[in-house]
Amino acid sequence: MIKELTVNLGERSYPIYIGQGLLEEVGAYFEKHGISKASPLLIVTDSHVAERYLQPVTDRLKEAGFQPVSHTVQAGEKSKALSVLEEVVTTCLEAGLDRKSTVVALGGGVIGDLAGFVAASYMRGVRFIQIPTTILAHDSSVGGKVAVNHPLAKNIIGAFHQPEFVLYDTSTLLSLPDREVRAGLSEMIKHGLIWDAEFTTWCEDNADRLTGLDPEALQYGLYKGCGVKAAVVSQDERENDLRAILNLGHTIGHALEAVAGYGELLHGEAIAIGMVGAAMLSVQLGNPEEIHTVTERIFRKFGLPVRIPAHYDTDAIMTAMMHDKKFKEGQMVYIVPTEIGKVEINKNVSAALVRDVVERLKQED
Ligand SMILES: NC(=O)c1ccc[n+]([C@@H]2O[C@H](COP(=O)([O-])OP(=O)(O)OC[C@H]3O[C@@H](n4cnc5c(N)ncnc54)[C@H](O)[C@@H]3O)[C@@H](O)[C@H]2O)c1
Ligand SMILES: O=C(O)C(=O)C[C@@H](O)[C@H](O)[C@H](O)COP(=O)(O)O
Ligand SMILES: [Zn+2]
Repeated sequence: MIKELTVNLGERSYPIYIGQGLLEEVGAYFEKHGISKASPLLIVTDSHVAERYLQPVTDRLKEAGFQPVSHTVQAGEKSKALSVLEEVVTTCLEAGLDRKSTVVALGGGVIGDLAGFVAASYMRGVRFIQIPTTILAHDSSVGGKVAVNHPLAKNIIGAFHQPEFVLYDTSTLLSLPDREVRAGLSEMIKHGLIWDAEFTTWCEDNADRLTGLDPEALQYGLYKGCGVKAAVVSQDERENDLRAILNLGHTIGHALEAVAGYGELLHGEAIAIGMVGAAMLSVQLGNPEEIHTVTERIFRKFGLPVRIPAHYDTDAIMTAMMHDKKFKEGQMVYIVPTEIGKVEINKNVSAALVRDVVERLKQED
């Protein structure tokens, strides 16, 4: 069964289609959304995804009369870089993409963010389609944040550029390595922790089904997670306020990714540690101890890391954190859980308190 959600953004509203086997019908979805057959379209993908899914997607699109060309980057976070963006743009030019062309992201969040930024910047913006193939990408394919990394800061060169639609074929998830499955589920749990206590409990109770890729559990979890993301983005597309809650765990998490060297800790792993840190911070601010114990228990149940490797340098983490895009006009901003399923945007957290949490995350077990 196909589930459908809408991201409500006025004239830029778009659907998210979730179901098994949707890639078989990829040509029909492109036709339905009026994608040009007269201009070439570019599929951006990575080396792992290309092995399994590039040829079938290309074949289906050609059969339907489209003109697909492709660019395959090396799998992994290091491909979210300006140098790689330039290479993809070279392919756009060599293949003759014009302003009626579409850029298609076929892959996980790295590909979605990279291809999306190509779409946002090539000829000052062309159409974009998200075809997510990881669990984590239920988050990254929705909402229009696209970016590449700088060695000093995550996602610091980017734009907001919404896709035409999101085509989520859940059968692709069956080939994901176990570590990627667990890292992807970290963002699903985040969607529960920020918005929906009942969904958080459901995730915890269904940890084995989710990590075991049970199709029914997966489709439900992805639908709920995408639903939270769509609801938040629909209310605050450009993160003027509410959207910042989607950043739970990311202030510490992004700093860890940059300090470790992109790719050592997966994004979902880094933010799992960050969410445990946010829960510790919450308790320090006077909220119930249960917020920390429950949060940590859930991430442990999913086999995700909950501590910062001891050799990571605290000063370097604190410096990297200062590049967080939520920090403005000299004011630090942290997303702090106030109960399970609710968070606040807190502008009164001192650097000393955060440093203390980072130290505790490095020591306690
Ligand atoms: N834009 C956003 O709103 C947003 C939200 C969350 C995360 N992100 C970004 O997403 C990135 C992480 O995304 P990710 O975890 O999907 O990483 P990823 O894109 O690197 O994919 C993870 C790994 O799985 C492989 N893979 C992908 N699909 C596969 C499949 N179906 N079968 C087998 N292997 C497959 C990839 O080749 C890669 O090795 C980070 O850069 C993060 O910053 C962005
Ligand atoms: O969509 C958002 O907004 C998010 O914060 C979702 C995050 O999971 C995601 O990692 C996002 O890329 C982080 O955004 P950033 O603005 O902190 O780079
Ligand atoms: Zn994230």
